[in-house]
Amino acid sequence: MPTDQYFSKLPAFPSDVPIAKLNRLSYAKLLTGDEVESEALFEASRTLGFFLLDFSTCVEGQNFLQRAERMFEINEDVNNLEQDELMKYAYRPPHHLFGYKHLGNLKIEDGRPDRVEFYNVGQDDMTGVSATLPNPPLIEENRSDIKAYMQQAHVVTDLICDILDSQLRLPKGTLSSLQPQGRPSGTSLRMLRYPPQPEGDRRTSLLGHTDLGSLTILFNTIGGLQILPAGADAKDDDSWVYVQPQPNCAIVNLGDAMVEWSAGILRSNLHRVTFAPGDQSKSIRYSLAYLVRPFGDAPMKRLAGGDSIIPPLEEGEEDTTMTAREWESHRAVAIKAGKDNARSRGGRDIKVPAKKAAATGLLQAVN
Ligand SMILES: O=C(O)CCC(=O)C(=O)O
Ligand SMILES: [Fe+2]
Repeated sequence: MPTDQYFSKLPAFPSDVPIAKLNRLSYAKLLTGDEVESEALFEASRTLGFFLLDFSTCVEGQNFLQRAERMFEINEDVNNLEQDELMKYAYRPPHHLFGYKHLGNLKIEDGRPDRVEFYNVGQDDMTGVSATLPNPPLIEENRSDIKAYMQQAHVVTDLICDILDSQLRLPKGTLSSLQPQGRPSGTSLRMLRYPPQPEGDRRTSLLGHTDLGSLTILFNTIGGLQILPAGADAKDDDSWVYVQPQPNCAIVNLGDAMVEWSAGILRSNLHRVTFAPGDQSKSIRYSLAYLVRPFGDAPMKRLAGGDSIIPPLEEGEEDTTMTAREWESHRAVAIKAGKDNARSRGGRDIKVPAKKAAATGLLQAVN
């Protein structure tokens, strides 16, 4: 429940931990095509790959917050089902990524088991694009609410895609056509639960990673999410900075597909989850992630050409020939084996030929 009311029931986020400075963008302004806000979205997507999106100042946004609130209730209920019941729906990576992931199923950076459990609800399952998957009755009973949430979250990601199209000078609809809700994909709504960690035995809960897909709409109420600033050393624990959850705001981040499609202009930033800071460490941490993946057969290569500012292949550069489905399986195998060499990617300087720069108002970046 990401509203003010919900936050007021939780212990406050402490004021003495390092926090990331995320740009806070207004959904209402983006909806009306505000140019300054759209440019700020592009800037955040290039430099950090993370931003906050405030839903509080328009009816559509408030409606989305209410739906997210309902998803938090379902999250609590589903993750509090008996372990035996949940294990009937266990996910089986790398090929089957929907269903329940039990605590400790994946490794953290030092090879020890993770401290997160989650239930991954498949979008295709909820919208009828695929055959229905086995789910606990609780999920089945809430099918229409979950579907409505996914549909509205998708409207949000489509808007972000349209803005990025325009900023990258791609034909309108390019990015959203690579992830339409009507085509089979690995898109899911992930309901995560992190039990409090015992004092004196605390560690990373969810391994540092980049998201495999294109966009993630994440709601946090309790701290624990951390990102690695550009150029910092992932192995140095002090490098990581907290993302402070904000009432009425989602945390939006870009995934690997955006980096591949934009030839490295957009950024997919390393992030992880650790124990909640300060007084929050005693609370169970629930989190809700709508993880958009491209349609399974979508190519993961650059969208250069036409008027776009995406640079063409240079000598010595190579695009991947993998489809989105292959990319997801490949990374899921590596993650399961603790061999995923995750690092932030993208955020390269924009070089715009003089003619295009004049037409687009973009300045040529000087290296
Ligand atoms: O729980 C969180 O805050 C982050 C989860 C996350 O990064 C993911 O599921 O990819
Ligand atoms: Fe993530």
